[in-house]
Amino acid sequence: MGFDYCFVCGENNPHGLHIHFERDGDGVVGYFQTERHHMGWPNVQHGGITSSLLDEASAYVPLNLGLVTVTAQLNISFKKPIRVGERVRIEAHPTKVSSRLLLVEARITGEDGEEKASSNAKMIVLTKAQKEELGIGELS
Ligand SMILES: CCCCCCCC(=O)SCCNC(=O)CCNC(=O)[C@H](O)C(C)(C)COP(=O)(O)OP(=O)(O)OC[C@H]1O[C@@H](n2cnc3c(N)ncnc32)[C@H](O)[C@@H]1OP(=O)(O)O
Repeated sequence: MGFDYCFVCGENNPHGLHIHFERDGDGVVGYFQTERHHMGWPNVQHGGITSSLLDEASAYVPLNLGLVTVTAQLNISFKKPIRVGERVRIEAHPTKVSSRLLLVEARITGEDGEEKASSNAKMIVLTKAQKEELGIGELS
């Protein structure tokens, strides 16, 4: 599921992160290995990349429920540096689901289970008109 050119999950985006999220109960899980071109400070993954991972996982939770959302708010805690070469696990699950709004918690952990970052997101379900305006078609 997803869109071919999405920066995080798009299979056809040559500059993308190519992460595949799978359903895990009512949530999702995915994995990512940081490379040199994802760093900010030497050998540390850039916080913007970390934010993208959490944002995307948060969007996949509603997608799995057949809901197309955008992120209205994303509050992130960066807890430990993610080093270049590390493989991390990204997971997210809903804490509240209503017709217009989902609250989603996400976290990133290292291979030893250490928590690297976590977030709380407010995801807004798009109306038909909003989807049309953004050019978002039917989910595949
Ligand atoms: C293939 C997978 C792709 C995954 C992509 C990853 C997810 C993303 O990064 S999406 C891109 C980043 N996000 C955006 O670009 C969103 C930009 N913002 C918008 O388009 C609009 O502000 C939008 C749609 C969120 C809300 O607009 P609108 O539909 O007019 O909402 P509105 O009717 O004012 O508010 C609805 C509710 O949401 C709340 N809300 C709206 N915006 C926000 C906000 N920014 N922060 C907090 N709450 C908000 C309102 O308070 C309201 O709550 P309540 O019903 O309790 O009063």
